[in-house]
Amino acid sequence: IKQYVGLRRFRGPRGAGWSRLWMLRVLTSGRMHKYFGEVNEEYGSTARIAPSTLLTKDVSLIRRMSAVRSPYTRSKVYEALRLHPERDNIVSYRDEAIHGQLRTKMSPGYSGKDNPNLEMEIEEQILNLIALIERSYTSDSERYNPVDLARIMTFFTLDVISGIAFGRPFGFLTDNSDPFGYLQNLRMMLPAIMFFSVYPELLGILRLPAVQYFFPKASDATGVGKVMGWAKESVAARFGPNKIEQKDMLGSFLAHGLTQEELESETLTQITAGSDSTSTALRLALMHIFTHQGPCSKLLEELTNGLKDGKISRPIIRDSEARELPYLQACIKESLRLYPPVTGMLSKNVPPEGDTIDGIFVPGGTSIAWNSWGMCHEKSLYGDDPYVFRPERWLLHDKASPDDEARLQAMNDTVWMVFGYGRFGCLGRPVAMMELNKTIAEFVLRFDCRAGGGLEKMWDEESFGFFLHRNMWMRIEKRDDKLVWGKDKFHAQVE
Ligand code: HEM
Repeated sequence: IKQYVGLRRFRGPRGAGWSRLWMLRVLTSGRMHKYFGEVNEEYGSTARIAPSTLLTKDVSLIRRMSAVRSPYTRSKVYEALRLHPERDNIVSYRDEAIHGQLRTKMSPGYSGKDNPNLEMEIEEQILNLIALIERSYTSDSERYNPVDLARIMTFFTLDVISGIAFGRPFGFLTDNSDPFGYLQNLRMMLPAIMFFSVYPELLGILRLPAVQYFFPKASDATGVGKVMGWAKESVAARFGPNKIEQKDMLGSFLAHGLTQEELESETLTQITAGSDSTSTALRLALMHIFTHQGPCSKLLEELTNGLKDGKISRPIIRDSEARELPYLQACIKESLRLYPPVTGMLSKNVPPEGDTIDGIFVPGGTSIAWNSWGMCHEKSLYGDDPYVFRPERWLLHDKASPDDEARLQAMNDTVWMVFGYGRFGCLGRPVAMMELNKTIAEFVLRFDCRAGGGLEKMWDEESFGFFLHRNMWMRIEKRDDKLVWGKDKFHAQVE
């Protein structure tokens, strides 16, 4: 009753003020992003979704909670993100001091400052992706040979992230298979994480020896256990008398004082934090670009002009060059906005003294969850068509007024919040943006693609904090080599 009364002035779905069952149903439904969107649409930008949990799409509140000196703290739901059976990681620590120290130690490795080969490692995997498509998945007037974009983009991001995290990629792209059973494992793990986000007090059960027996282990032949084994081996190679010394991400973490155990846990976290999120962003960006003829032609024109003017390197565009292409950047932002890859909840706790939100006092300890879907489809910011893929909304027209400029600035500030904000913001953003910039540009330059599935739906989708997509069929034709290489192919290769 005390909990109910504390937040009674916030509106929300029926029953949500008395029990967590509404939240459980939504988080395990596979459609949490849609339900979250509807709740804040119907009950206001901050609404109640459980006895002591609010859900918000209010950008200023989200900023306030995650700001560097904010008194808000991570809620118990973060504990459900602990992947390693024995150790916490940067995503799951709730102690602000430990979390802050880890961030300081790990930032140089993530930013690429200590890792001069980061861009080259991503390029290597882009070339592997192109080779896989050319080898196995091109169609022409006589041959229909579609590819599940969701599957190969996950292979791609897993190879990129394992390459940069461990110094040795898993090799999913070269094998064109998932020998780890990773995708199937993820499908099982994500709903479980959602369950424990609703009932975090049950997490203690997972520490019981009888339950730990069923947990992934480094000796497993498949799934997350196999990734743990891969992490353990790769980290062990950096210690002992014959240790490998390398200037890469692991090398950077080691140089900044992470212990062997911390490295094992952090590299495992990197795989889950960095693969599905970026894969979602990539597959949806490509699907939206190729299924919208106007934007696709404009982007191709920008890229081919760039090639003609010598502003795009071969065989793969540089990240710095891609960042200078306004239409490419507009397509990426529009796609991140339309489908923010992380769908919540990442709740933060109100400080003990309480806070006032929308003029209502909120007691200390209340959890406030993040509604990224609502935040990115806010009509008052993005206009009346927030569910339409329209990259033009990111470009100022010739007669733009100061108001238009201010709105564009607010849109820009908001869209980057899909990566979180402030002291909880994503450390992998530079890596993710490099993958997006380079891969989308090369894909559009090299391939002519269309949606390749049936007419009824373009893909199957579920969301449990991250998105799971399947059957995202795409028909791919190779473009003329001259277009891909700019000037003369031979000349460009020699250069
Ligand atoms: C488009 C791709 C990505 C998106 C949308 C994304 C989004 C996010 C979000 C929303 C958070 C949590 C914010 C919070 O707790 O409030 C986060 C944290 C994090 N992400 Fe990403 N991420 C992406 C790619 C990556 C990549 C590629 C990596 C690794 C190379 C990565 C590593 C991390 C890490 C380590 C954290 C934890 C930071 C901390 O706790 O201080 N992410 N990300």
